[in-house]
Amino acid sequence: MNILDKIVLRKQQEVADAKALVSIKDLEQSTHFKRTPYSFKEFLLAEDRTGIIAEFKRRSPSKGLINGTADVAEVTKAYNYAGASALSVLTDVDFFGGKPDDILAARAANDIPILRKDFMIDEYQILEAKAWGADIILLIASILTPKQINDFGKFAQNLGLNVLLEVHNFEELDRSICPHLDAIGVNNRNLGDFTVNIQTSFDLVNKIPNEFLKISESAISNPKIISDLKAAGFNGFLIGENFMKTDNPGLAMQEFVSEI
Ligand SMILES: O=P(O)(O)OC[C@@H](O)[C@@H](O)c1c[nH]c2ccccc12
Repeated sequence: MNILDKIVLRKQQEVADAKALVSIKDLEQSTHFKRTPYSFKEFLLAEDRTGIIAEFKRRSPSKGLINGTADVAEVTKAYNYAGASALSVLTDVDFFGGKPDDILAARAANDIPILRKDFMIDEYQILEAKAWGADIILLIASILTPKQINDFGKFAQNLGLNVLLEVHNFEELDRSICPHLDAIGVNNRNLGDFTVNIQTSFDLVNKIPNEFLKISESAISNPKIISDLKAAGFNGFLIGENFMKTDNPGLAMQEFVSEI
């Protein structure tokens, strides 16, 4: 079984446990559930923002522990200050060391869009995202059927959430495109075996219809590559480890941005 299969298997249990603990009614009654989510597009294209979606990630299956001490409110505020267009916050518990409270803390500290970064396999998780104050959900093409992508995308958009579809190759892109998406992200990391290749972004960008925002995800560590990605047609750049592996992720982002 590859790592992605393991994550999805564990996720099914995590979701079942969460459902037993918190009812859909409870989620719908949370204060954040009533707020209107921010527009991902507006912040990605804003002149005074960098297009960077800055990620808070404590650990990952590929790298192990990345940062064991960073405070989510502090780091996300610093990302925001450094010009992030959006924040990405991992909520997967077992493989990425995240927790629901991380979204709540990031939400309380910031007024820019937040992506709930997780492996979405059930509508219940979309309701959680809304209840916790997230603005964007991620749908990973490699673990979902085209019908699930369409249905989850529609469900999320009906709640006012923005939808980011993640693909890793043309086949995934081709089968998964549907009207209920706002942005399409090309993951430069293969989630099955963790190999990274930024060329994946350049190879796929022109296959993404222009009606969608285009995001390049993962393994971005050189500020100089941002202008190439922009020139190729990308609107957004999802960066995690390059910032989180330092003692001061916010400062690392500031320095990165100054070199773009
Ligand atoms: O830390 P990096 O290499 O900058 O990558 C960030 C982000 O793209 C990566 O964390 C990611 C992309 N897609 C995912 C899906 C699930 C979990 C994590 C991810």
